[in-house]
Amino acid sequence: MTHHYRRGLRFLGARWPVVVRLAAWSVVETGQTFLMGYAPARALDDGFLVGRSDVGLGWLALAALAVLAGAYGTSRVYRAVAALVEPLRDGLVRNVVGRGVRDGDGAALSGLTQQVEIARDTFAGLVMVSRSFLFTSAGALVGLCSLDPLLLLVVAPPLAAGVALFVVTLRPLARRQRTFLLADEELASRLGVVCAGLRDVTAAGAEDRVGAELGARVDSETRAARSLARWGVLRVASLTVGGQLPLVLLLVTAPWLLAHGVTTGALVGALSYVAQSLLPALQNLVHGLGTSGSRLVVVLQRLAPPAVSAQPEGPAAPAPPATPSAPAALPRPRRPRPDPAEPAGPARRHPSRAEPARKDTGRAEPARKDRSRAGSAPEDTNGAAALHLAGVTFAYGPGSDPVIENLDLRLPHGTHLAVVGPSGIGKSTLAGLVAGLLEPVRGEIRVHGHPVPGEAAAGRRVLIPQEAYVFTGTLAENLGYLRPDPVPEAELRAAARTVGLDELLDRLGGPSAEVDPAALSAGERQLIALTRAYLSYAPLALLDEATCHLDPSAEERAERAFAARPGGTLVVVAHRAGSARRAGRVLVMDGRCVDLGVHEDLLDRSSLYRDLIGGGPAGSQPSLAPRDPDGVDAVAGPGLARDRRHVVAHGPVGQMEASRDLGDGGSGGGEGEHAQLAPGQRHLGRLEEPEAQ
Ligand SMILES: Nc1ncnc2c1ncn2[C@@H]1O[C@H](COP(=O)(O)OP(=O)(O)OP(=O)(O)O)[C@@H](O)[C@H]1O
Repeated sequence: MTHHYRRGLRFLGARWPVVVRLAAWSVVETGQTFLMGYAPARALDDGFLVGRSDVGLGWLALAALAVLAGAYGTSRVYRAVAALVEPLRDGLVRNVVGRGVRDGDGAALSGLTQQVEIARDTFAGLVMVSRSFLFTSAGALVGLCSLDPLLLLVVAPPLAAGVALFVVTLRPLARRQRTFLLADEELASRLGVVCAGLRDVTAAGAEDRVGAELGARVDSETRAARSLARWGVLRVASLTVGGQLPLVLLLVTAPWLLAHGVTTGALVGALSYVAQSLLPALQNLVHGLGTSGSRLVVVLQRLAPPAVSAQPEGPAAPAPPATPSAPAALPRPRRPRPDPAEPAGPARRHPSRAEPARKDTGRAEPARKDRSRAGSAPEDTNGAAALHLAGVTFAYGPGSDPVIENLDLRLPHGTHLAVVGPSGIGKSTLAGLVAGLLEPVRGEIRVHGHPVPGEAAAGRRVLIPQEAYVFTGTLAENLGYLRPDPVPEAELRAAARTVGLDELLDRLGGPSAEVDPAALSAGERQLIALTRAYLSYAPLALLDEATCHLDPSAEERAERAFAARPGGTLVVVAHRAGSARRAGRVLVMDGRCVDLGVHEDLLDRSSLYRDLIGGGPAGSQPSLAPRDPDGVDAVAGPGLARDRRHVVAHGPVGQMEASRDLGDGGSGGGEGEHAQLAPGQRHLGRLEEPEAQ
C-alpha cells in the first residue's frame, strides 16, 4: 500500500501548481468556517448583549457575505479538483486501453474502463474530504484561538485524540475494508458466472460442488464483514472522541470558562465551530477516507500495470479476481474439463431438465475407444446385466408418495426398451435414477454391474434429455464433447449419417463450422445431442423424449441408429407409438404398477397401453404424450414386432411381495406363461428380461 501512497505523492508533486490553486481557493472557502463561530461571538459580545443591535447585525451580515464568498470558493475548488483528477483518469485509461489492445480482451477492457471511472470519482471524493477537513479544522482552530485561547485548550486535545485514534486505525481498517471489498466483488462475480451457467452446472451434475464453493465465498465475505464491523467500532470511537467530546467539554467547562474571562459570545461561537464545522468535517473524513480510501487502493491495484501492482497485504486478503468481467470462470463448454458426474445427495432435480451425463461417459473408462467392445465391457462384473434395478423406490420428498416403488428390472446387453405411461407417471424419474441424477430412497441400481451413483456406472451410460444441450463452439466440439479423445472426422461424419445429422452438418459447413445454438431449431439441437451421445463410449443410452422435436421418420432413424450400436443398450422414454412398436420390449408405467412386455402382448392385455397407443389409421404415428399437440389417435401401424417370447410384470408392493413366490416358480418367461393371462390382466411377478434376445 505504501507503494500507492508514494505514487500518489509523486502524482501530486508533479501537479503542484494545481495543488496550490486548490489550496488558495480552499482558503477562500474556509473564510466562512472562520466567520461561522467568530461572527456570532462578536455579534453577541459587541452587539446584541451590549445593546448595539446594528453592530450585531453587521457581524451577521459579514457572516452571510462570507458564505457567498465561500460558495464561490467552493465552485473554484471543484474546478481545481477536476484539474487534478482528470489527468489521473486519462493516465489510467491510457494504461488499461493499452493493455486491452495488447491482450485483445474486449470484455476485460470494458470492465477496467468502468473501474477507471470509479477510481476517478473516489479520488475526487478523497481530495474533497481531506482538503475540507484540513481547511475547516484550521479555520475553526484559528477562530477559537482568536475568540479565546482557553477555548482551544478545551477543544483541541479531544480533537487531536480523535484524529490520532482515526489515523492509528486507518491502516488496519483499510486492510479489512479491502478484504471485504475483494470478497464481495469475488462473490458477485462468481455469482454472475454461476447464474449464467446454471444450465451447465446442472448438466455436469455439479450443483453440490458449485454450492459448496459459493457457500465458502459467502462465509468468507461474512467473516470479512464481521472483522470490518469490529474495527468500525473504533472508527465510531474516534468520531465520538474528536467531534462530540469537545461539545460536551465546552458545556461542562462553561462555568469555569466564563469565570476565566471567556465571554458568552465566545462560548456560543466555540459551540458553533464544533457543532457546525469540526464535527461534520471529521465525520466526512472518517467515513470518506475509511471507505473510499481503501476502495481506491483496491481499484488502483487492479488498474496498475502488472509490474508495479502490489501484492495484497494481510494474510487474510484473497487474491483479487482477474477482472470483474472476465473472472476465473466455470469450465467453459468449449474447453470442457472433466467434472465429477455423479451427484452425491438425494433427489435434487427433474431429470428432464438435466443435460446428458457429460464427460463422465468417457472419463470413467478412457481406454475404451473401440465401439465394438463397448457392450462387452471387459471390466464389468461377469454376467452383469446392462441395467439392473432391484427393489428401487423413489419419492421426491420425505413426505411425498413414491413415484416409483419397489421396482425390479433387468435388461441384458443389447436390449431396446421403450418406456411408456401417462404424463407425470415417472418415466423421466426412472431415466433420472438410471442416469444417477436422482438417488433411490431404497433399492439398488447397477449399470453393467456397477452401482449407481458411481464413476464406473457413469462411464457406461449417457442420458439425452428432451432439452438438447448445444453450446457455442464448432460442431466437432459439440459432437465430441462426451469423448475423451479427438473424434476422427470420418467417424464423426459416419455417426452424423447414421443418426440423421448429415444434412445439418453439410448445411452448417462441416465439422469445423461454428454453431450458434440460438439459430438452430429444437429438432436440430436434438440431432446434435443425439449424435454426441452416439459417439460417446457409453454402451447404455437413455433417450428421455430426446427425439420429440424430430419428425417421425427422423425419430425412427435416430432410434434405429442407437438400437444398432454394437453392444449398445437403448432405453427410450417414448414420445410416439412408433418408438414403442420399434422397441423389443415395452415398459408400461402406471402409478405403482408397471408392466413389461412386447408391444403385441401389451396391446392384448393392457388397456392402459391400448389407450396410450390409441386407435387410428394404420401407419400413422400417434403420440404417447397426451399433452403433445401433434398427437394423433391411431391404431398401431403395420409391421408390428410379433415377439411373444417373454412377458413378466409386477403389481403394487403388496401384490408383488405375494407374487414373488408365485413368480419365482413361473417367471421363467415365455409364451406359455403369457398365454395364461387374460387380456388386460396384470401378470404379477418380478420384472425381468431373459438374457437371450
Ligand atoms: N423435481 C421434482 N420435484 C417434485 N416432484 C417432481 C419433480 N419432478 C417430477 N416430479 C413429479 O414426479 C412425478 C413424475 O414425474 P416425471 O417427470 O418422472 O413423469 P413423466 O412420466 O416423465 O412425465 P412426462 O411424460 O410428462 O414427462 C410427477 O408427478 C411430477 O410432478
